[in-house]
Amino acid sequence: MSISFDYTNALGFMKDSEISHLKNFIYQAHSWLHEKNGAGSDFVGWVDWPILYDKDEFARVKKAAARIQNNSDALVVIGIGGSYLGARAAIESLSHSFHNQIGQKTQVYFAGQNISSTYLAHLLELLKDKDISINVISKSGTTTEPAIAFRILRNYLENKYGKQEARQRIFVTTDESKGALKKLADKEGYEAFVIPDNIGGRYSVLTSVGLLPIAAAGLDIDQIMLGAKDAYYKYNNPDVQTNDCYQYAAVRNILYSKGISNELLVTYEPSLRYLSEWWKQLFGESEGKDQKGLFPASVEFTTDLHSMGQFIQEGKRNLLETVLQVNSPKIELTIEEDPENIDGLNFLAGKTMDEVNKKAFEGTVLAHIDGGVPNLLVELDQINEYNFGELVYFFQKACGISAYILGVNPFDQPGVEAYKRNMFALLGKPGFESEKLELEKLLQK
Ligand SMILES: O=P(O)(O)OC[C@H]1O[C@](O)(CO)[C@@H](O)[C@@H]1O
Repeated sequence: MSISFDYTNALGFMKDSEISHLKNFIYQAHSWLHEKNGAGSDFVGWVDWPILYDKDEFARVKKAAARIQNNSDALVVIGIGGSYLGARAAIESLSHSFHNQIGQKTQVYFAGQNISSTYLAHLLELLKDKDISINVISKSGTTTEPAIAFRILRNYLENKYGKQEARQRIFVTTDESKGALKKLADKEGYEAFVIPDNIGGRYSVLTSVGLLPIAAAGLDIDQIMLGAKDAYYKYNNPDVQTNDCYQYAAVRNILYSKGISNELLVTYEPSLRYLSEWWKQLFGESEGKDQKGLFPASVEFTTDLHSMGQFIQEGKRNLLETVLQVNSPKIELTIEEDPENIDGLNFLAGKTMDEVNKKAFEGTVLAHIDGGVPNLLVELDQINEYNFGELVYFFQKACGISAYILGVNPFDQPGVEAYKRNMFALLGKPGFESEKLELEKLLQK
């Protein structure tokens, strides 16, 4: 077993038979994804990607990663949303917990995921004495946050190494033929990698978007693609009764239809924090539209049991939890006997910390079900590259099916434009003059 799904702990809140009612619709949703004829069908390239991915580009990614590892102490990955969360999820969950301080040949830092001058200035300070490379990632090539960071970091690199050497240290991942970034890459001769037209940002971690930073961090991208390929076959069966991935999509929709409005992704390993961030964008951008959708949030236990635990146990009853549980930790630690036993913990002596973590999980699930929170379980035997590939594919496909069940287009994100229009208008971008006046009036009220 690598990944499995279990909804037994939701059965107090729904009937098993409700899943069979969705059977025919899920056949339809499956066919929309595979035949590429449902809503948003121009963006389902990720479905066959683990089989059809461009092997030449994949080889180029590995070569570029090796070059980065050989000449750089650090790689700065510039991107936002789907252009960085997948890589960060992989690197954080698969590497040493303190990978930038220990055990990784090339450190990896992220920029362009915010507009904080303090963050970027601190990053530049950290990079001062290091040899660095940059991977700037933007499908559109025009997203403001990464574009600002790239302007500053590119300038920094050119000052440090001169234009010629900087060219060897800048890697661009963008559209194959269009956009500002592609134009710049062509003009300057930067090595460029492709985000396929038919794969949207949040579904792109298995393309060069994720693979170059992941490989530069020293992780095994062959294993990731193998896990994804096996997942392609494992979750290729249209029958919801035997397809775990489709069951997850079905169950979360059934619970949503009963008034649950928030899904918490629960982890017990801090290394999975960015996997949760990636998952939130995947489901949030795919489903949150037409005034519908489960709000995807995440909690890290047991840490957050001491902050959010009270609310989850007894607050407003509109929550569901999906626990992403890893059965074997990367490293075991045994709790020792203390002759003085002042803390009274000798009853734990001889047990591993993971045994305690697992009992915390079991106890929490029971308490939360008692408190009215249905619990779903996605279980991994361990967190490694192969399972990461499978997990990404599991969630991507579940998300596509789930959004179709919900009745929304899983592959667009029209709502993201609203803040951008206002920001551009307020900043005085040419073409936004009338909006600027209107918004300034509103701000003065
Ligand atoms: O890769 P790009 O075009 O810079 O976009 C980055 C992110 O911005 C969005 O377009 C909107 O938030 C996301 O869908 C995407 O992942």
